[in-house]
Amino acid sequence: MKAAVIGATGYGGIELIRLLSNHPNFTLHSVYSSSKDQVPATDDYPHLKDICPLPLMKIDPEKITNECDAVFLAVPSGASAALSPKLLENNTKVIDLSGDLRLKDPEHYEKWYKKEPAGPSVLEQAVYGLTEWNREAVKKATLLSNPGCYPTAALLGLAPAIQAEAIDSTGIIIDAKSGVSGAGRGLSLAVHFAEMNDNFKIYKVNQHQHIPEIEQQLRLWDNSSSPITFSTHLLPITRGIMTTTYAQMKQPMTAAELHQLYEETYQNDFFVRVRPLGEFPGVKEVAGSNFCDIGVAVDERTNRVTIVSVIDNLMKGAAGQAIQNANLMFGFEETAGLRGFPIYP
Ligand SMILES: NC(=O)C1=CN([C@@H]2O[C@H](COP(=O)(O)OP(=O)(O)OC[C@H]3O[C@@H](n4cnc5c(N)ncnc54)[C@H](OP(=O)(O)O)[C@@H]3O)[C@@H](O)[C@H]2O)C=CC1
Ligand SMILES: CC(=O)N[C@@H](CCC(=O)OP(=O)(O)O)C(=O)O
Repeated sequence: MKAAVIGATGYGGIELIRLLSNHPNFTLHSVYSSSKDQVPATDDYPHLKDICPLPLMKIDPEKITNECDAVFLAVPSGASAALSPKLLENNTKVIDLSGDLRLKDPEHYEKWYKKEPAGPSVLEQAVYGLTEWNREAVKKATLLSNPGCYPTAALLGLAPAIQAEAIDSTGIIIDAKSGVSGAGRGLSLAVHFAEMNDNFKIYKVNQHQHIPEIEQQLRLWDNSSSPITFSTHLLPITRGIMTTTYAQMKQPMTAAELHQLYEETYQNDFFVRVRPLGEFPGVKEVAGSNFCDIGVAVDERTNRVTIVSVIDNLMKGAAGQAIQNANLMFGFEETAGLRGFPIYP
């Protein structure tokens, strides 16, 4: 199958190039940019020498849909909403990594992203690709909305406890931290070396655009769930996300019972690894891989659970999960092209 990457000069785009260049069923056919035309991809990224000999090309939806079976959109929010309807021609399947198609309610999108929402038919058609929890719909999707990086970590961590009604879906607190590649390649003061290195900062307090995405999914699992508290912090590392979630138990449960629930829930999911009871994952232990590693604990004094979830933001949080979804959309093995193990140390 021929695949195209739009937004190939960004961090999500080059991670897609890395994965597609080594995929048994997809061939990387072409790469696109809104700012460059007929420029070798290696000009920006010398590490792609002999891996991606393709030139960057101007985005031409008609040409792309005539030539390709799959299109990956790794462009900023706002750009995807306009591009995705034009790409759904000639049986082309579209996988969008941005936040544009995730929120079903356009008013929520306007409020949190402060941009014009996508049209209603596109929003209706888009399937939310939290793969482990939406496999059957993903297999039938032609337009796939890839989850946000933080929501992927937080929701995979919360899902077993919420679905089993083990925790109260009101008063959930998610404390999240991300490496700087989560902000993309664009330059800003926040990711300036002297501001970020040797530092640790909270940002977008109670205003993060992933809040409504997490709440939307929690409501689908438990329609009595109430607003969450979600805090994001910038870590002075390149890749990695950790979410630490706190929730009140509905009835007393031992740590062993909670742990067993997690192990049983994810026993057939290759990319979700539940750590042994009493152990917790670090971000380095999933770096470069599509794994989400989870550790759980129970505090019998407060009756609260602690759920720790780690991913690589560019892999399970973006390009890796996008390939996992595309594999299902095209009937390939779910793990195809994604068997690369973490890079450690
Ligand atoms: N980084 C991460 O960890 C994650 C990112 N995402 C989402 O994935 C998408 C890509 O993120 P990321 O790669 O990090 O971002 P980058 O800023 O690194 O790259 C964005 C890309 O989009 C292109 N672009 C910019 N403006 C436009 C436009 N108006 N139309 C078309 N293309 C445009 C840019 O290059 P050019 O100007 O050459 O076209 C560039 O290739 C974003 O929506 C992001 O929110 C989701 C999960 C995690
Ligand atoms: C570290 C960092 O800045 N991360 C970004 C992640 C943005 C992102 O991926 O945006 P969408 O999923 O909404 O497209 C942020 O917190 O805004």
